[in-house]
Amino acid sequence: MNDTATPADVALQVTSLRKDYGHIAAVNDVSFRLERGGSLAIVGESGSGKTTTAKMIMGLETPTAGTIVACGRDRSTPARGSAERRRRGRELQIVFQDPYSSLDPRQRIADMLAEVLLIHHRHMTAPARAARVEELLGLVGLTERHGRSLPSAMSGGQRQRAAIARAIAAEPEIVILDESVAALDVSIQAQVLNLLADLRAELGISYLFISHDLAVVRQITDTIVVMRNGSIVEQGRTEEVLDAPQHPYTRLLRASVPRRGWDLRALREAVGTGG
Ligand SMILES: Nc1ncnc2c1ncn2[C@@H]1O[C@H](COP(=O)(O)OP(=O)(O)OP(=O)(O)O)[C@@H](O)[C@H]1O
Repeated sequence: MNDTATPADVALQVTSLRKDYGHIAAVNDVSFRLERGGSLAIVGESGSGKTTTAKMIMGLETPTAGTIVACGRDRSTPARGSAERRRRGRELQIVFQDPYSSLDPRQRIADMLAEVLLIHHRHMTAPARAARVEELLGLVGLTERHGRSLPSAMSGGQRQRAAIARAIAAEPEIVILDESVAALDVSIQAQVLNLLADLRAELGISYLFISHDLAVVRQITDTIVVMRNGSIVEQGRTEEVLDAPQHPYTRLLRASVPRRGWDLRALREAVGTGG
C-alpha cells in the first residue's frame, strides 16, 4: 500500500472502526484505505464482519467507535437532512448480491434510472435525462428494450447490470459491491466483472469489493483486507497476499473451496489451525 498518499488520492479512509452488538464485537479496530480509482477487497468467512463494515460505511449502522472519511468528508455519524443524504449518495453507492430484491418489481428499468437522475441531478432537463438514461443503459451493455422492461422480464445478469447502472447514475466516487457477482453463473459473472473493470477505467470509480471468492477478488482488486472474527488479520496488495499469505488464516481461506458463507470449521480441524 502507498503510505505517501495525499488526502486527494484517498477515496475512503476507515480508522479504528468498531461495532458492538451487545457483548459481541462484530467489527473490532478495523483500519484500511481505498485509493481514488482503486479497488479493494474485503474477504473473510461468514460472520467475519464484512457486511457490518460495509453497512457502517453506507451509514446504515452507526459505529461504536472509529472514523469513516469518504471523499474527504466524515461520515461516521448519520446524515443530517436530505441535502446531506443526497450528497452522500453522490459520493458512495452500493450494489447488493441479489438485484431482484433491490429492484422495484413494478418499475421499468428506464424509469428507475430517470428517478435516480431526478434525485441527484435535479436541474437536468427532461430530454437530457432521457439521453442520459439511454447512455447509462449502453454503458452497462443493455438496450432500449431492456429499459422498457420490468425486472421480472430480465435475466439475473441483466438485472445486475441494471443495478450497476442505477449505482453509477448518481456518478458516485465509490461503489461498494457486496457479493455482487456471487449469484451469477460463471460466464455471466465474467461478463459483469469485465464490465466493472471497464467502468472503473472509464469513469475512475473506486470499488470496495466484498467477496468470498478469491478468484474473483484476484481479478478485480488491487488491494485486499482479510478479516476474521471482526478483526483484520492481514492486508496488502492482492497478488502478494494471495500468492504468499503471511497469516495461517489467509492460507486456510486460499486452500478452501470458494462458496457462499464459508464454514471453515471442518477444514480447520483437518489442517489443525484451531478455532
Ligand atoms: N444486527 C445484528 N445484531 C446482532 N448481531 C449481528 C447483527 N449483524 C451482524 N451481527 C453479528 O456480527 C458478526 C459479523 O456479521 P457480518 O454480517 O458483518 O459478517 P459477514 O462477514 O458479512 O458474513 P456473511 O459473509 O455471512 O455476510 C456476526 O457474528 C453476526 O452474527
